[in-house]
Amino acid sequence: MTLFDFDTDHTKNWLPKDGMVNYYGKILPLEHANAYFDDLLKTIAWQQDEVVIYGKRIRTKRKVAWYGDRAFKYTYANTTKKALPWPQTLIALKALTEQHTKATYNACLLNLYHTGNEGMSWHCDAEPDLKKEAPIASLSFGAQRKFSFKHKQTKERVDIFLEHGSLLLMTGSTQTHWLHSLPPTKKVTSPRINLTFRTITT
Ligand SMILES: O=C(O)CCC(=O)C(=O)O
Ligand SMILES: [Fe+2]
Repeated sequence: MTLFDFDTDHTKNWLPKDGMVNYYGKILPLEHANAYFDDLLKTIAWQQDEVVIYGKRIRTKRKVAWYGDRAFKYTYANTTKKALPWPQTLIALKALTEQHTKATYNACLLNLYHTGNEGMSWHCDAEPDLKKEAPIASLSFGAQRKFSFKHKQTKERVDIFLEHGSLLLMTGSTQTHWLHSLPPTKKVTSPRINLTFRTITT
């Protein structure tokens, strides 16, 4: 329970089995969340994402950035990125996330979705560069969007709406057994920024 969202029980596991997803709700007051959104939009080194699908190099409309404790290389969707050093804003948001989740992180992937037309398709965050079963914490700013989980075998579905200034935590065997996605939606016309704090194996 936090000062800002009395209704959100972050100890609840949203998954029925094979992993754990906790939603902390809004962990920041509105004015702080607004200020972080503006700051991230301006100061992050946003770049169009490049993914290789069926051997074709494609530039996504969605923008990304990758930061870390060291110049970690991170490979996903057949492209490799090198982490930039933490700016002040991310140091603050990492500390806040670490306090709430009682875990530590050494890298962060940021995504900027300009409108509801942009999303992320089904995947799990289980690349070899990531420490196996380490927690992944997700901070969201801007437009509220639906975040979906799908069990790899049973295809069971769980949807969570990620609010402005909110925190979500994925732990245990979640990435082994569940996929997640950010479905595109015509209902949203404003931008959203998402930060996923992760642990790269060193
Ligand atoms: O934008 C989101 O909420 C999720 C992003 C995501 O799944 C990822 O970066 O791996
Ligand atoms: Fe992901």
